[in-house]
Amino acid sequence: MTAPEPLPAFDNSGMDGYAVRAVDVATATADSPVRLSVGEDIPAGAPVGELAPGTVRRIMTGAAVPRGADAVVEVEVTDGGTETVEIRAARPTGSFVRTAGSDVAQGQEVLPAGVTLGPAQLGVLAAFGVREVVVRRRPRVLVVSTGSELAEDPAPGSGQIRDANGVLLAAAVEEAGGVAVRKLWVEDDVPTFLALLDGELAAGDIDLVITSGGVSAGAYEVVKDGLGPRGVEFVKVAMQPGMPQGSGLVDNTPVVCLPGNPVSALTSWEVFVRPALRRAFGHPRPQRTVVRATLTEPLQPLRGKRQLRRARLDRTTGTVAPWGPPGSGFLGWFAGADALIDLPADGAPLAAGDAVEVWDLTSG
Ligand SMILES: Nc1nc2c(c(=O)[nH]1)N[C@H]1C(S)=C(S)[C@@H](COP(=O)(O)OP(=O)(O)OC[C@H]3O[C@@H](n4cnc5c(N)ncnc54)[C@H](O)[C@@H]3O)O[C@H]1N2
Ligand code: MOO
Repeated sequence: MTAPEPLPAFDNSGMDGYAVRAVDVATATADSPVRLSVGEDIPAGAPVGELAPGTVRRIMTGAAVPRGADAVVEVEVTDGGTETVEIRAARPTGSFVRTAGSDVAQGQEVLPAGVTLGPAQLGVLAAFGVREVVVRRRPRVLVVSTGSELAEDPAPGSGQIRDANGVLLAAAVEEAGGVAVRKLWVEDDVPTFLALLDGELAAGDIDLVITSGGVSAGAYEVVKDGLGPRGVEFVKVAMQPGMPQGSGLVDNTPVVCLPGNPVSALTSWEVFVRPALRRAFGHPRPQRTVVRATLTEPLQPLRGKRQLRRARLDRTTGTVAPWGPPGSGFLGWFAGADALIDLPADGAPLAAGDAVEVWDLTSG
């Protein structure tokens, strides 16, 4: 978007005070003030007027500077008079005048293509009166939690748990810039799962499906058993957490099947889904910011597997502390972490003070 007009559109006052000719107050000091007669007030919103020679006019912040004035003297260095005013300081030409186009010149690029429309960007569009812009639609994501152990909050029965992944993945989608259209739960029953999925896809408003659970090696792997025959590929990735994964197309809609352990689901989201989703809708920064930081304690990289360890990053000291055990069941620990240490497979043992790559999970 290029500026259709200058911003500000007219010269206006940056202070409550008096519109003056700088030359008229050039000798003013506290000991030797200048007294001038005061013309009509200029409140904000008044049309551009004139400044009669040898006079000043009271002017409010944002009000149009009258023709003939070339500076504003703030009220604090005057006696605040309304008939005549004593001006106790000189103000050079241009003082407290926000000139037309001093923020954005007409024709200047304000918002480059691809920018995310946050509060400041939407505000600048409003300031220019631009009411319509071409945007990419936020991707619409269906989140499906699977597992017969999942129970309705608040009272899971014996052997049951609450659905953490549904909330976690829906929140992750929204944080990444997508829309979590619906969040569903389905038991470990293949016909039920497929009927639900096909019904949802028939609605035609889904850009991506994310499932969690049912992808590993158990006797009841609802996602793998249901979608494997439909052409979704299930693999083991040399990564911890997040080893079992699935992805493919179902009825031409991309489907990503994440492992059920909540830490595995969220880590897999970070590594595989979030960057791809953001790249797909043209986000200028699909990846998390990756920084080098020094370890506060020793770490042993895994044999044959890349590992992503939850961690806390100290941005002032540039240090990073592993946060909680490496296992994929420790969601409580993840909730206290703000970074992931990315440890390549088969690395040498790391000592405190060694540098590692860290994904900053607070980066936008
Ligand atoms: N014999 C093997 N067992 C497992 C393997 C393997 O290779 N061989 N892989 C392990 C790894 S690694 C992972 S990760 C998990 C992945 O299992 P699934 O994706 O099939 O997930 P589930 O079995 O359904 O659940 C795993 C775990 O997560 C809990 N869960 C599931 N969904 C939710 C939810 N929505 N909210 C909260 N918690 C959830 C579930 O209760 C299980 O505790 O498999 C290992 N096993
Ligand atoms: O891959 Mo699993 O995620 O380690 O627990």
